[in-house]
Amino acid sequence: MTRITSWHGAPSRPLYTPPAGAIDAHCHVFGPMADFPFSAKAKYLPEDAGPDMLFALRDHLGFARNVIVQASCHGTDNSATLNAIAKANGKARGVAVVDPAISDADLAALHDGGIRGIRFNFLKRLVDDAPKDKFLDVAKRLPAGWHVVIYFEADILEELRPFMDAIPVPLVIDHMGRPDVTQGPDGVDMKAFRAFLESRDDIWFKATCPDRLDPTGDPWNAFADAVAPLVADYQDRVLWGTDWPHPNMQDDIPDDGHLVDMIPRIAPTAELQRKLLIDNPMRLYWPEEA
Ligand SMILES: O=C(O)c1cc(C(=O)O)oc(=O)c1
Repeated sequence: MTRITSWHGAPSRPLYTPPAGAIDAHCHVFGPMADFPFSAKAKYLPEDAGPDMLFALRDHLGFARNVIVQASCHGTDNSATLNAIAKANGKARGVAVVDPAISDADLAALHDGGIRGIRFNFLKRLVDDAPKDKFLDVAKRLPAGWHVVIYFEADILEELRPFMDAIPVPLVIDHMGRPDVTQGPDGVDMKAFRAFLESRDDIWFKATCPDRLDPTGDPWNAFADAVAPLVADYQDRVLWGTDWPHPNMQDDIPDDGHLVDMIPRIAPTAELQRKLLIDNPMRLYWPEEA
């Protein structure tokens, strides 16, 4: 496999200035490979995108903290994510991917390393298998205050419902479960996702990835139209993130400055922006300060 570069080499400085204390609540690190080799089961092999690069981007874009989500290319070895958190001087926390047979002691060690949730990935192009029964077992014995992050595509939302309904901790849905945003705010996918959000008041979501979800391209007008009403209606359970270093993006690599400029389009008021970028992610990841 050739190593790929999936991020912009010189992202613009955003026109929008995030409020002080803003959190990029969905990003990843890759390696560095010499210290943290990729999983033998990885479906893509990226160039190194380590903590120094992530923190430089954070500062460039005007953010204060990061939530680092274990990327599938690192499998269930969370050392690269833990290393980045350790280097952030308290300004990063994370979401791990674990072998469901993980011991309680190892879960506690992840907590000490700054992990506050685990991720279940159902994308066939990213993982070989996603055993719901085992996922449910581990979801039932997470450290106090943790949540489960789930990544799935819109066409399996209904199929996953019994499994997700049984998870006894808050759920955070990556990239809104990948709706077809070109259907608009009242399209089939958004309606199904809204019905799911209505089923429980502890389901959160990330209003992320216009670059992945909007085939009309930058400035991603279809994404803005479809997502702004969702943010307005569920403003206390929505998160935002860059998704840097944009795993797998090769053809239409997004300019991270432009991604930040999506924020005021989906969260037009200062109050909404504060909830999206500070209050909500603080409640999930730094509850002791929130
Ligand atoms: O759509 C993707 O390819 C993707 C991959 C990963 C990962 O490899 O972990 O994470 C994401 O948030 C999105």
